[in-house]
Amino acid sequence: MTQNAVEVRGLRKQYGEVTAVDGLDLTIRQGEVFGLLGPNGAGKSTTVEILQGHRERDGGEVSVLGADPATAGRAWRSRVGIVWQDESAPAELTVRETVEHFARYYPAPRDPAEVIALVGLEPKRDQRVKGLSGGQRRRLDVALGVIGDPELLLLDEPTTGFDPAARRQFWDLIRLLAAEGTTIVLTTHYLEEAEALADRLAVIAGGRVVAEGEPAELRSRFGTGATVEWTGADGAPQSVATETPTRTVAELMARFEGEIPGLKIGRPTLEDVYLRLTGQLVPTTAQPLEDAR
Ligand SMILES: Nc1ncnc2c1ncn2[C@@H]1O[C@H](COP(=O)(O)OP(=O)(O)OP(=O)(O)O)[C@@H](O)[C@H]1O
Repeated sequence: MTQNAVEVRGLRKQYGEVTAVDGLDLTIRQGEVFGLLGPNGAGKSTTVEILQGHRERDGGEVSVLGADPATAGRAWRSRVGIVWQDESAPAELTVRETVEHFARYYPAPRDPAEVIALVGLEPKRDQRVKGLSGGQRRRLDVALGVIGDPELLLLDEPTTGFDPAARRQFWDLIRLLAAEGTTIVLTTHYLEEAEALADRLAVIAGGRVVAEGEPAELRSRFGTGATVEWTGADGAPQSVATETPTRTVAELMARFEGEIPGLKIGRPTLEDVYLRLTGQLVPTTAQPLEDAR
């Protein structure tokens, strides 16, 4: 039986009066890319810091690669890769020197040259860290996160501040690591990032998981229904939100005695689902069909 990479039950963390994590449950399987998605202050970073063993919890049970991060030792640490938010690499060293330096901390590191190539920094190998762009810095951070050949890689908002091209390149890098079998947990504000990368994701709001599953599954579980739009007899646009769009269209066909002008059927996006789950949904303007003539 394969063990789950991460098991969290009833996790709680309080900062003074603020409840940052409030009974959070998570199961992350080995080899999957798992996204933690949620608005500002939802408790994502606190959760990841607890998984890393860098923050103490106030309650609940946490198992990461079979050990409790609060008490796990050095051998466990070398199995977990962390991509730090702050700049940890010494600015005066070159890319190659930095990666080689960090490799010495691990019992069985990957080959530094191979890791530099993996993150796409081969052309910058002999450049000093201080001369790298923001996106290149982040790639170096990932190189340092994977140099120890971790089984699990934890990334907190890895692409914040990236331009769209850099973000896409970064996604390719994450996919490459995932294809090698690394379990990856990343937090993100970007829905398209979660949808592009994550095998499964948890939506976190108010320190709890409000939904968990595959992106498509969440969309169909929580985003049922559709919006039917058409042009009314007076030329004004009309729309209704409905759980039964086929029936709505049939009714409209009968009413228009054939072709429905300007017919459009919209299904909810993952963004709609996310906004609803995190309580940020803007009320829909759609009205019941009876009123929308
Ligand atoms: N060191 C701290 N001291 C006091 N309060 C904190 C601390 N760290 C986080 N908090 C609070 O705990 C709550 C959860 O914060 P956390 O950083 O875990 O959320 P997040 O989901 O990562 O948010 P963001 O997306 O903005 O990074 C917030 O209300 C935050 O203000």
